[in-house]
Amino acid sequence: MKLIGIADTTFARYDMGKAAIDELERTGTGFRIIRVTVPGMKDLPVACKKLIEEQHCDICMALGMPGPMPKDKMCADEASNGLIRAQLMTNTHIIEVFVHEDEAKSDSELAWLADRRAREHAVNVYDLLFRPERLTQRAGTGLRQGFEDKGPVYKQ
Ligand SMILES: Cc1nc2c(=O)[nH]c(=O)nc-2n(C[C@H](O)[C@H](O)[C@H](O)CO)c1C
Repeated sequence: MKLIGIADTTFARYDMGKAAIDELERTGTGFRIIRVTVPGMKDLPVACKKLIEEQHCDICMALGMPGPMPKDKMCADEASNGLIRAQLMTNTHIIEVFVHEDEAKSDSELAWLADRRAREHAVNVYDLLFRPERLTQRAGTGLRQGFEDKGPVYKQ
């Protein structure tokens, strides 16, 4: 039985943790989920590190929503750096699922984007744990999570 950690925030304007859990449960079995919710994205690195070191999670998702202001963007960079450090310190994947509020043109598009990105990364997490060959089959195909895939390019 594998353990998947889900860390999300109250700052986010959409319940991405719920979407990720729903998608994981639709995708397969053989895992248990441990969810923690923190105030904001800068609290995600230690939340994930604790999920890995204290709760023995095999992989984590860190779901957050940076706001549109310059100080939010700076926080997003700091949170992202923290998540990378936590991965290196624990030798464990933490899949960062950030949806910047200003990626969307309206609240309804933001909800759609947050739901879809959380779900698509949930499948990535499942694949990393249980069927990594599925990722390799898709290498270099320009996949994106949320908005449309970019697709591959070919040399002449
Ligand atoms: C400025 C700011 N912006 C965001 C944001 O855009 N998204 C987010 O999730 N959290 C933000 N926070 C809160 C911090 O991440 C953190 O929760 C607090 O500094 C408490 O540690 C802060 C302080």
